Amino acid sequence: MANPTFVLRPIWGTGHLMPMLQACRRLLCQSSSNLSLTVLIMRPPTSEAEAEVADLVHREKEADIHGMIHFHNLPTIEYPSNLLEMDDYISELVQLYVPHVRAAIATLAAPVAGVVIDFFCTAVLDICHDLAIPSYVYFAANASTFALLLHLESDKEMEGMVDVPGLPPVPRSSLPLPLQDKTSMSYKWFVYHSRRYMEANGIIINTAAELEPAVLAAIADHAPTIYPIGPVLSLKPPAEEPHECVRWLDSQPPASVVLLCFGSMGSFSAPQVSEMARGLERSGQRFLWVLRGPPAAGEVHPTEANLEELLPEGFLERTKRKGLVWPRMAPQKEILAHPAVGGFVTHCGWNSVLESLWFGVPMAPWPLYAEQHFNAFTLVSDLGVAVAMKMDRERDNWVDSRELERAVNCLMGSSDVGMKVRKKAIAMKDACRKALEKGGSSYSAVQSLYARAAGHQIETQVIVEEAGQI
Ligand SMILES: COc1cc(-c2[o+]c3cc(O)cc([O-])c3cc2O[C@@H]2O[C@H](CO)[C@H](O)[C@H](O)[C@H]2O)cc(OC)c1O
Ligand SMILES: O=c1ccn([C@@H]2O[C@H](COP(=O)(O)OP(=O)(O)O)[C@@H](O)[C@H]2O)c(=O)[nH]1
Repeated sequence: MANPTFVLRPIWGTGHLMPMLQACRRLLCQSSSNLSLTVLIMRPPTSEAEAEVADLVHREKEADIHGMIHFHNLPTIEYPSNLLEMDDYISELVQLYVPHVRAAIATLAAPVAGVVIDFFCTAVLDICHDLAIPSYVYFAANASTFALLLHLESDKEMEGMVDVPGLPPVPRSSLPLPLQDKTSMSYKWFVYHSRRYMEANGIIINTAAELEPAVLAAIADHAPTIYPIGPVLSLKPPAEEPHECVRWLDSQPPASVVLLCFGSMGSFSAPQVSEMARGLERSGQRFLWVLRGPPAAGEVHPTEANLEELLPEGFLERTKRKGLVWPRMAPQKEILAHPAVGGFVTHCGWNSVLESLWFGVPMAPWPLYAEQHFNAFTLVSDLGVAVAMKMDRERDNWVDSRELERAVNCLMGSSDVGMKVRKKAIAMKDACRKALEKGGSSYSAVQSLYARAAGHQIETQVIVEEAGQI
C-alpha cells in the first residue's frame, strides 16, 4: 500500500497557501511514518496572484528533495465575472471547483489520511463526508476571529458592543466590514462557513495556546477539537547578499527604527501619504517605511511607488539621515528580526502580527481591510502588545499626522504605555518560541493531530484488510 497522504485544499494568497503548507509540513517533520502532502492548486483569479502561486510552487518543488510534497493542478474552470466583494468571490469559486476536487481525491493512488481546507473552502466538507475522510479546517487568522465567526448569529450586542467569548466587549466598529451588514452576501457566506466548521474533525489555528488562552478556553467546548499549532512562519535563512533595507538597518542604533509596512495589499491615497510623511518627520523617530503605489486598474496588489511624485517636496532630502522609504515589497521578516527595529506600524494581517511577536517587536495598529480592525482591537485590548492609534474608518482608515506622530513616539519612547507594550511583546516572543519547542504547546498540538490522523489510518487499513479476507 502507498504511503498515506494529507490532501491540502488552499486558496491562493500570500497569507493562505504558504502558511497552510508550512503548517502541514510540521506534520511531516513530527511524524514517525512516511506521510506525504498533496496540494490541490486552483488557478488564481488575477495574473499577479497566478505568478505568485507559480513562483511558490516552483520554489517548493526545488526544495522538496525527498519528494514528500506533490502539487496537483485542478482543471481550469470559467470564472464568474459578476461578483464584487473578494470574499464572496472566493467562496463562490470554491463551490465551482468541488467536482474537480472530488475527482482529484477519488483518483489518488495514496490512501488519504485527512483533508486540510482553507477557511473559505468549507464546500469541500461534503466530499470528506461522502468518502469518510477526516477533515480539518486550517484557520489562517487567529482564535479570536474564529470565536467571532462561531458567535455570529448569537446577537449578543449591547450599546454598540459585541460579546465574543474570552474577549473584553468588542466595539461593533472593530468588526470586519462584511460582518457589520447582516444583509450582505459576505455576511451570509461567513455564517455559512462558520456553521460548517462544526462538521470538521478539527480546526488547526495559526496561534499558540499562550497567545490567546482565554478565547481558546471559552470556545473549547463549542467547536471541534482545536489545534493551536502556531506561530506558523515561513522563515528563510538570511540571504547571502543582505537586502538594501537590511544594510541600511545595520547602520542604525539598536531598537531605534520604527517599521511601517502594510501587507500584500496595503497602499494609500496621495493625501494620506503626505499626512504620514508629516507625522513621521515631526516625530523625529528613525523609520523604515515600505510605501507602495496604488494598484493598477483591475488589480488588487500595490505597484512600485514613484516616491518623488508621492512624497512632499524635500521630504526625502530632509529625512535622509533618519529614514528610508522603500517603494516595493520588502523582506518584512528579515527587517523585524533586525536588532535596530524597535516598533512596527502594521496593517494587522495576522501573519504580520505573528512575525512581529516572534521577534518581540511591539506594534501600533493601522488596520485596512479583512479582519484587521478586529485584530487591532485584540492587540491593544487583549494581548496588550500594541499602542492604540486613532483612525477614521469611515474615511478610508484615515490617520491624522498628529496622531501618527503621537502613536509612533509612544511606541518608541519611554512612556508607561510604550514600556508596557514592549515588555509584553518580549514576553510573547518567549512564549511563541517555547510553544514550538519539543514538548511546547504548539509542538504537542501537532503531535495530537498526527496521532489522530495515524489512528484513522490504522482503522482504515484494518477495514480494507478485513474486506480483503471476506
Ligand atoms: C484571500 O483574500 C482575501 C481575504 C479576506 C479576508 O476576509 C476576512 C473577512 C472576515 O470577516 C474575517 C476574516 O478572518 C477574513 C480574513 C480574510 O483574509 C485573510 O486573513 C488572514 C489573517 O489575517 C491573512 O491575513 C490572509 O492573508 C488574509 O487573506 C479579505 C479580502 O479582501 C477584502 C481578500 O481579498
Ligand atoms: O512588503 C511586504 C509586505 C508583506 N510581506 C509579507 O506578506 C505577508 C502578509 O501577510 P498578512 O497576513 O500579514 O497580510 P495580508 O497581506 O494577507 O493582508 C507577511 O508574511 C509579510 O511578512 C512582506 O514580506 N513584505
